[in-house]
Amino acid sequence: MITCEGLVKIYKSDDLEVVALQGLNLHVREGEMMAIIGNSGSGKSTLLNILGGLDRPSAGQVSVGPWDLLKITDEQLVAYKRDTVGFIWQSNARNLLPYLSAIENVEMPMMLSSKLDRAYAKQLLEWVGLKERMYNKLHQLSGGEQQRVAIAISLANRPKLLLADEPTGSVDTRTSDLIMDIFRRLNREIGITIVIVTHDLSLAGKVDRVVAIRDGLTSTEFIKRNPNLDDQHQIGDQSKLGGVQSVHEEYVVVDRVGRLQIPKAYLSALQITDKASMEFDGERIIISPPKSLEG
Ligand SMILES: Nc1ncnc2c1ncn2[C@@H]1O[C@H](COP(=O)(O)OP(=O)(O)OP(=O)(O)O)[C@@H](O)[C@H]1O
Repeated sequence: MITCEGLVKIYKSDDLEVVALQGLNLHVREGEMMAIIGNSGSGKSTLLNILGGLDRPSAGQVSVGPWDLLKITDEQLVAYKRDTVGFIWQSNARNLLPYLSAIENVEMPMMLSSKLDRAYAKQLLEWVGLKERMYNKLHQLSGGEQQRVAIAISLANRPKLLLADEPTGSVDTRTSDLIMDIFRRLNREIGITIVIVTHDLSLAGKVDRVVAIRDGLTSTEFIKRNPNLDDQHQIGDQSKLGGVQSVHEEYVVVDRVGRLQIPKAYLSALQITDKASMEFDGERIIISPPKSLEG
């Protein structure tokens, strides 16, 4: 469904250039529900905005289904955003019209694309657990309920891909669990591909695969050991990273030409700076501080 190969995004302003994505590789299968994690400034939102057609890539390859997002025309981009992709932000104010009811909010994007389907709008609000509140005005709903309306809106045009940028960032843990359960159910029932960007590692147990981005590159992948095993019970109260590692197997990402990122902590523990020795013992590749050339 999603293919990024060597994806580069450079932001230019006056005399400053920021390379937000430095040749990122990512593949997401159709029907997958996965998360992208990374520290602030690592490039997560940049990637999501490119995938959502809100921002243009600078170089490399990036495609979603049949769409090549590097070559897509402005006109095609409008159709892509309307028909293929649904977007959810941390702050739902971006998606919602406060003076309309929940159901009117869901019907609005349908009307804008001349595909009003009231029965489907109702079904969407039922799916997100708001059957009883669909005729309430937005300002009568709590923040968590509004976020669930935002999920229903994002699905109004039956997108194949749902992109969520910190969707649980401004709600409490209970609501966050509820939202992740809704995503899981939608993923299983309607087969929609879901990509969630977060810096909250505790969400990771709820998805099949987690890809970590560091400095604009995919660095590590965590793949669930047993996809049928449900999720937060395992994570419990453990430290957050411990939680991810107990449910997921960790892999370092190796790109097509064999490059990989070594975690900074490993490098500094061994005081490796600009060079390292690498040996292959037949089974393992061993990276160690450079051997002294003297003596
Ligand atoms: N419009 C822009 N103009 C210039 N630089 C930008 C722009 N948007 C992002 N950047 C820079 O690109 C880099 C990646 O930013 P991005 O927002 O993608 O990171 P992030 O991982 O989503 O961070 P956060 O978790 O804080 O949202 C940062 O150095 C950021 O300052």
